[in-house]
Amino acid sequence: MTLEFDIHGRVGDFRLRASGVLPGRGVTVLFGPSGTGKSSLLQMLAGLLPCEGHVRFDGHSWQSRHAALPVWQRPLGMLQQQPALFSHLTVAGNLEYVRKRRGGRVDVPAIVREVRIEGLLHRRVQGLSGGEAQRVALARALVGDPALLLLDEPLSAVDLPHRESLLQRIATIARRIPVLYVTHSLDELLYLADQVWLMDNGLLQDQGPVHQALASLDGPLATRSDACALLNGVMGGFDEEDHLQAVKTGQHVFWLPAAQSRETGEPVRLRIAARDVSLTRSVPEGSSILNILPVTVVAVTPCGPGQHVVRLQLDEHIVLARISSRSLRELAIQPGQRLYAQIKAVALA
Ligand SMILES: Nc1ncnc2c1ncn2[C@@H]1O[C@H](COP(=O)(O)OP(=O)(O)OP(=O)(O)O)[C@@H](O)[C@H]1O
Repeated sequence: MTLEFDIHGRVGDFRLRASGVLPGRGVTVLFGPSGTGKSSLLQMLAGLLPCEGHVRFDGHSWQSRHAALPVWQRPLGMLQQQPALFSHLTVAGNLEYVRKRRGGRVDVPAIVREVRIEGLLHRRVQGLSGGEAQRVALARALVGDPALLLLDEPLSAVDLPHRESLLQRIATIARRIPVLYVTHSLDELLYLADQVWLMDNGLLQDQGPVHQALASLDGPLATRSDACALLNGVMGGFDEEDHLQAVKTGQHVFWLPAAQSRETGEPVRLRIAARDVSLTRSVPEGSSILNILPVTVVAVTPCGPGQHVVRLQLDEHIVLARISSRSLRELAIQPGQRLYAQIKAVALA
């Protein structure tokens, strides 16, 4: 169920041009600076803003040179930055309205549980907080039984305690429904993204797997001060005495501080911030860092005054190190060189 498009259009004086193929599964994060056209692209794909070109979903034309399918006939669920709920109805009334309109095929109680809004069902929409309204809007989108979800900063008003559980929920939903997800937050991208689409100045530019987007020295993500690499791994054993959790990635084991044990074999994303990686020529003695691994330098690029980012190969994985230009000079770092990386890592769900 892929979405394929090649469109261009205007919003006031702003021009937008984008083409791409949204994978049929998982989360594609649309990322880019404010005002670059991310919301406009979502609205054009949904049919809420006029544009030219073609949009096809699952082999059906949503838009061509000759015709455009009305929004309500497109099998999609959309969350806009300001959730548009019916203010004269309760939360339950909002869900029921969409269920009836879409033929009533979905299991509404299961969706209510999935998005955890059981306690809100009898509340009036006007009294909801911004974060509650966004959760209700997500539930309402799911009640429409969508084949595609377009989510425009769905967590912008959600507080920290609810954020992680909602991210988990969206990741679960994305296993059955493809999600195009707009955010400014690198944390959300790291947690959710399978693919990343980078938008700048009205143009949809690079599109690729998240690991590649994060580690590309030509792209905007690897040179940020909070640049990270992601490694896929599985949970290993838990050391109860020191509260350390092993995570296996390929042939390496990382040790991470952990308050409690996680189930062995559970898949996990390991997040390694470039600023938490330091480099040495030989295995350091007496280091407090638990993870010291052999790496090979792939490439180096400047990333701000007195700073460089080094792209490193760790077996089949890529890791980034952000180091001072002085260290770069003193270690005489160059492509092909073998070094040791001291790494602090953080596990994500
Ligand atoms: N109704 C409108 N009339 C005129 N210009 C508009 C209108 N809506 C949006 N724009 C302009 O279009 C450009 C793209 O806006 P859009 O909201 O799509 O960007 P965005 O990347 O989603 O931004 P943000 O991340 O801040 O939400 C901006 O320059 C914006 O000012």
